[in-house]
Amino acid sequence: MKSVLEVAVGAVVDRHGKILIAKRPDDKHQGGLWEFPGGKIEPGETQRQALDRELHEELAIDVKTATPLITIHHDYPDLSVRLKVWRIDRFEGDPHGREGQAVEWVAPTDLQNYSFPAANRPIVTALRLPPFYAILDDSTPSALFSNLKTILANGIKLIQLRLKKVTAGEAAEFIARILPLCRRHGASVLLNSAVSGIEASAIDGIHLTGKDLMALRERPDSQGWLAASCHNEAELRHAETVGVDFAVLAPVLPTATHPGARILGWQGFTALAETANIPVFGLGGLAKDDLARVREAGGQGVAGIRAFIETE
Ligand SMILES: Nc1nc2c([nH]c(=O)n2[C@H]2C[C@H](O)[C@@H](COP(=O)(O)OP(=O)(O)OP(=O)(O)O)O2)c(=O)[nH]1
Ligand SMILES: [Mg+2]
Repeated sequence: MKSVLEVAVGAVVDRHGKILIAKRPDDKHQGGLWEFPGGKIEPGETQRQALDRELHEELAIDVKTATPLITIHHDYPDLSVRLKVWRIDRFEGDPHGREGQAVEWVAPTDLQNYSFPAANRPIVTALRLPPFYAILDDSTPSALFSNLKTILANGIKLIQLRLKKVTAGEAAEFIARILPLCRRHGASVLLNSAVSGIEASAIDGIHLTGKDLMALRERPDSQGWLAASCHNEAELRHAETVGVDFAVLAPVLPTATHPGARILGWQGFTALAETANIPVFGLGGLAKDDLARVREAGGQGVAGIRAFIETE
């Protein structure tokens, strides 16, 4: 078996939400491309010790708070790497390229304009995604609009419209009504793939049901987010293969709406989320304050149907 290079990587975020990237020297592996600073874990070091040392060496900063963002396994033709990526929101010192490398502060939405090593695509996705993903369900159609308003009032920036009960006409009408409101709140809207007849350009992305995901052979070339519902390893691997941006993995815990469903539990969620090479939201029986636990388990954040419409 080929050995895997273990790497600690830091996405350093300033108080404006900009992220520091650095240019890799031309003569190094993946040279000339932009990177998030970091480097190889040395024998006897923990991930976190390696992160602190590398960012001190490369940027002259002391890391104060680091939160797990995502772990990426990538096979380059000449080398396999495992990048453990941390988000760093608190640090001391004035970061600069201590080894002479160029550095830039970039807004998350502008990261796509820079050339990174192939392994970095999901890291950029994870940095663009918010920590919460609300699923607006139409099981009670009369509550749709008030639930949406509660979700927006709770500060949620990513919303899936899971409209399975209302007619296509009602769905289209609802979407036309709420989109300007969502835009004003800076929230992106994804449409569940079970809803048909909506112009894709009107929304910010598609959320595939597990069944639609498995029927997909390649990523459709429509713009915007492509997300998918996954329940097991096979679905997650397929999501990665077809180029899905992020997944929702469920059910983590038992829920009132699906009594008796086979749950993953924290252990099952952790095992799958840690090996996923795309950001994974946990869904099922979770609340906003489960975020830290989801991140520790290797997840991106919390998805929920009821979690964001309950008044706090
Ligand atoms: N630091 C970093 N490495 C990355 C990124 N993406 C990516 O594929 N890599 C790969 C390139 C390298 O093969 C490996 C990291 O090695 P490195 O060159 O940063 O290691 P280092 O700082 O210890 O370098 P060195 O002084 O020992 O040469 O991971 C990224 O965003 N940041
Ligand atoms: Mg390095």
